[in-house]
Amino acid sequence: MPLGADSEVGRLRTVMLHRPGPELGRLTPRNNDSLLFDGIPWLGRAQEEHDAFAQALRDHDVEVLYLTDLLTQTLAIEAARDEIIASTLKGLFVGPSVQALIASLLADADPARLAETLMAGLRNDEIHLDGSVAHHLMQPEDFLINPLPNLLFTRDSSVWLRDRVAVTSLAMPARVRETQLTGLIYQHHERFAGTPIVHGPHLEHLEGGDVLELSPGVIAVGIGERTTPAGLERFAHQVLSEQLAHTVLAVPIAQERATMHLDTIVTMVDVDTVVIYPNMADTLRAVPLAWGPSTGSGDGVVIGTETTFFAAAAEAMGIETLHQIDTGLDPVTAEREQWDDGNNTLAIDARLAVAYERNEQTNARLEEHGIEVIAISGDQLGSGRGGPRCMSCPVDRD
Ligand SMILES: NC(=[NH2+])NCCC[C@H](N)C(=O)O
Repeated sequence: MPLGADSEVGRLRTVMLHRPGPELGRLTPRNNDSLLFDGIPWLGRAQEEHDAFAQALRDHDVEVLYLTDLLTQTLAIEAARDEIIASTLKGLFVGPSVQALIASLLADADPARLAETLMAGLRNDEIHLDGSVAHHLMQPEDFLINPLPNLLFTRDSSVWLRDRVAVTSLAMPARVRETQLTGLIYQHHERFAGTPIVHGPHLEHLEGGDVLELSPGVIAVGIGERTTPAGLERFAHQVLSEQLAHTVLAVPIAQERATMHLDTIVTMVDVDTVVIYPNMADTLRAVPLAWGPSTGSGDGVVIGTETTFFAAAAEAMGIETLHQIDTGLDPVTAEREQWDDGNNTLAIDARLAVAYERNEQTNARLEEHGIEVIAISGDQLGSGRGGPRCMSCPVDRD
């Protein structure tokens, strides 16, 4: 059976997660902002919370694939090793002596060790190199290879679209290397053999957190801090021309940290229902894009009439109304719970969603509307500003 997904709420069969590891231990009060964390997570507790998240999924018959396992297995393949070592070295600006040492460290590492170094990075005090100017003058804690603490958010670095996978192009410098790893896995790991890859890290910015598969054939894409208009254009052209979707909805969102991705504002909990941040629900707009005769020669992306997000979504999905459940009851609770990823739910099936337990008001409203909530603890995980949806890449859904 081929893998793939074309909705947010089809029964989830297989998901890729990343259990947080030593890369989280690299965060300090001086680097956490640039590494996109709002605090310094307690690694052991974050792992416990993550294990409970994974177990909740397994308890519902979801197969959990770990990125670390997939990467380690991939790195046993000679061609994959050579490729990732070359691309990693290309992105390093550490001077020739350190560069040469790192090249040999990576070449000598076994797959598990290499995977760890690629994910957790390498600090200057972890190498020994006599006579190297750069090594001598750099601070002990300076990174020679940057750590990737945001690997935790597997949603952003790849997106399955039917039986294909889009390897994305991440906007923030701290995350750029993540797609070298996901791209490598999809290209070489036997589990994904033959899966066509769309988009790519070398193209305009597009992040998975901005991509919502509202229903088979309808994809909403947030444009804001991460996904750019150019990234959306490239993506829309690809998915529409290849008939992976009949409508792409371009949804502008504020370019702020609180709303970095569309899935921080809205996620789906049923085939016709979303949980959404009420402070923005009324103002959210959408521009429908479809494939058809274009102004140039032949067919191309045709820009439809901008309208509200809800009207555009219902029309494209062929339903009367896209129902709305609000985050919180009053604007302040809504703002607090939106910040803590109350909107960022992961549907295992229609009306069955994983959510952070701390968002009590939102979860109560979900339950009132007949959505079964699997509440997980995310006190440490949440310090990276991401919830269950961000922390999961559905690989296979019915
Ligand atoms: N799909 C998401 N909302 N992902 C959240 C990613 C959070 C991560 N710290 C970042 O800033 O990139």
